[in-house]
Amino acid sequence: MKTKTEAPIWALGTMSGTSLDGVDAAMIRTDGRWIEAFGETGYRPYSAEEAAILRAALGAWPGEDRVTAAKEVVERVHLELVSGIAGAEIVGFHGQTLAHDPKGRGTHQAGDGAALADRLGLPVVWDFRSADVRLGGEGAPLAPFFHFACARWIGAERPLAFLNLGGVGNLTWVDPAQPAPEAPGACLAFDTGPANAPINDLMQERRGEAYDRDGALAAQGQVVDGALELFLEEGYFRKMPPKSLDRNDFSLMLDLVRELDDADAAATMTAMAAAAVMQGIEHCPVPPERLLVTGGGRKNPVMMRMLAAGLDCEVAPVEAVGLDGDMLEAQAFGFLAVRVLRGLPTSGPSTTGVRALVGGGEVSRPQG
Ligand SMILES: Nc1ncnc2c1ncn2[C@@H]1O[C@H](COP(=O)(O)OP(=O)(O)OP(=O)(O)O)[C@@H](O)[C@H]1O
Ligand SMILES: CC(=O)N[C@H]1[C@@H]2OC[C@@H](O2)[C@@H](O)[C@@H]1O[C@H](C)C(=O)O
Repeated sequence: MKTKTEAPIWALGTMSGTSLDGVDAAMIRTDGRWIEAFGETGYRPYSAEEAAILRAALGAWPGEDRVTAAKEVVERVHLELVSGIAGAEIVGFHGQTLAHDPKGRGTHQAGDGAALADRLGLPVVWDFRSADVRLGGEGAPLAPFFHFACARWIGAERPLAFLNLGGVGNLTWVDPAQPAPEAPGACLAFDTGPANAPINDLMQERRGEAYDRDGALAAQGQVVDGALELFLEEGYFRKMPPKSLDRNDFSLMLDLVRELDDADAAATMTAMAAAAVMQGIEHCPVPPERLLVTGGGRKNPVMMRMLAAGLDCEVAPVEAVGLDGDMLEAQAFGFLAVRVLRGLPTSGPSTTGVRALVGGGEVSRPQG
């Protein structure tokens, strides 16, 4: 669907990530091609009860009871957060990924955008991943076309890479000299491997804590090379990109560190996340000049040091170039919402492996 005007509008993007910590929301002013401005942001953490309901629904598909409960949490929390931010002309609603099996059953993000549109009285773009998967794509990552716009926004001229260290890691290599993100050779993207999710699971299991704050536990341990080498034998790392992962695809990691003490296990898992990125960088068409890191993992100094030590390029959090690493994914879905509204593609063969350029996402307008 195309709007009459191509002028920039304010979009509010939202993201409920694989870490299940809460929902991010961020305003972005864009015409769907270029970023004009970033605006207000908001965050609503999930309560322990809400997170438990979501956790219990991981891996579930629509029709299962535990999905109904998760959907209710996702919709209620988004409504609360989005209602508190004024000025949006459209909402990009990612929802919560509960299951992702692009070559099998598909991909499933909990949350009904049509219901949200009715309650907000605003158009909502949602279900961003299904069309890509139906056309043979991975359905993820979807932030790459936004990363291209970010590269232009920061004035980059030579190839660079964005790395999101969320529950899962994903990397976008960008050549900002290309005219548009959908141009051949502009982007290459893929999930690098597990990032924080397995460390969080380890912390929960061993210490009853949500995550390894500032890498404090990893800093006390030694990386166990044997476990790291076994991890790197996973076939996923040899697969050519594009490629994507579900949150729990690497649950074997916990088995590899089962015998280790807490600190060595945390250090080894942190090294695994960093090593997965190093493997991923090898797939880039030319080495990136710098690696700009977004997502919660950029706050883990142990993980950042391991990356810097193992890579030939500069490694820096996205804040180094004036971007907001807590909000980049939410901004991405605001940007993508405007692309969907304007009939622009949101993914292509080099970002999700889909057969042709595809504009994923459904536009729901408020009824009545
Ligand atoms: N200070 C910190 N020290 C260490 N780790 C941190 C710190 N802050 C955040 N993290 C890690 O980052 C995670 C949150 O990252 P983020 O918000 O990017 O994930 P997400 O958006 O849920 O994931 P995804 O991008 O996979 O959907 C936390 O669960 C934790 O593991
Ligand atoms: C299926 C799904 O929700 N994938 C997420 C997840 O979290 C990080 C990584 O795995 C990435 O592939 C994706 O999110 C980002 C926002 C993306 O689509 O670009």
